[in-house]
Amino acid sequence: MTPARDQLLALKQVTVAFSGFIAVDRLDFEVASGELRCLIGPNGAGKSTTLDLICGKSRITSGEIAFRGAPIHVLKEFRIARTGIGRKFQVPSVFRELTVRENLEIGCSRDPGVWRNLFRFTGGVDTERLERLAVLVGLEDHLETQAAQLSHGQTQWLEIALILAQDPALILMDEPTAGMTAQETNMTAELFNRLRGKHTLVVVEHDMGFVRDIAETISVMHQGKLLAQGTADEVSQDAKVREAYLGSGGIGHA
Ligand SMILES: Nc1ncnc2c1ncn2[C@@H]1O[C@H](COP(=O)(O)OP(=O)(O)OP(=O)(O)O)[C@@H](O)[C@H]1O
Repeated sequence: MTPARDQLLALKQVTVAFSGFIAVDRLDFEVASGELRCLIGPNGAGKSTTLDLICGKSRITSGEIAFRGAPIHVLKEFRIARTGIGRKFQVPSVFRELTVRENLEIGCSRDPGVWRNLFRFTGGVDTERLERLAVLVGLEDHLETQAAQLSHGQTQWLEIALILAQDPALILMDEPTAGMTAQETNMTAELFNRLRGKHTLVVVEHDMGFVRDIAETISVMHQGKLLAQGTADEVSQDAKVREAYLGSGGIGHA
């Protein structure tokens, strides 16, 4: 029997109302350390808002968000980031005029931990670590390429590398495969499978093929609530989930 993993993130009865509209409604959501959790649901289910609440971009109306057992919903956004939560938004925020290497140099030197302390007097970054990150995301042959010249998929991978450079305990990703070609999506699934166990990830995604390729547990949201949770087969056969997706082409077209 595999031992139970430590709980890293716990949302308890989390609610957020925007001018009276309840976008997230008494949500209970827990993620264990090392998990790769997918969060799916029809449009407007509250998925992105949930990520916003975890990273402090939006404030909860009621409930509690605990990270490593300590409440974080009371903290400012930059302090939540410092506790070890990284967020990848849908629109990449790489420095387009700089090369991949220069972007990674900045990403690695932003590291608030041991690396900055080791290198702050030399102003340098750990080249080996930088190159390992480039290999991990498949950009090792593009280190001298200007970020503006990268394909959409490569730009997303650079952004993921910049988040990994910070080595956050928890990484939140919002639709990482949006706009990617089928090949780029497959490569992103391979990347996520390489991250499995080394990082804890919560991935909001519409592409069910991708979700099937990477997910251990899938959480399904609908109308701000947690509707179902389980394996890809379990949730796609769940009557409540099927009903929630009616009118949006079914769960396969989530
Ligand atoms: N700042 C806000 N003010 C008012 N309403 C908001 C705000 N943010 C989100 N909403 C509403 O909350 C609901 C949930 O939005 P959210 O973006 O979290 O859904 P989602 O599940 O991520 O949807 P999608 O898959 O379409 O991105 C939507 O009806 C949205 O219009």
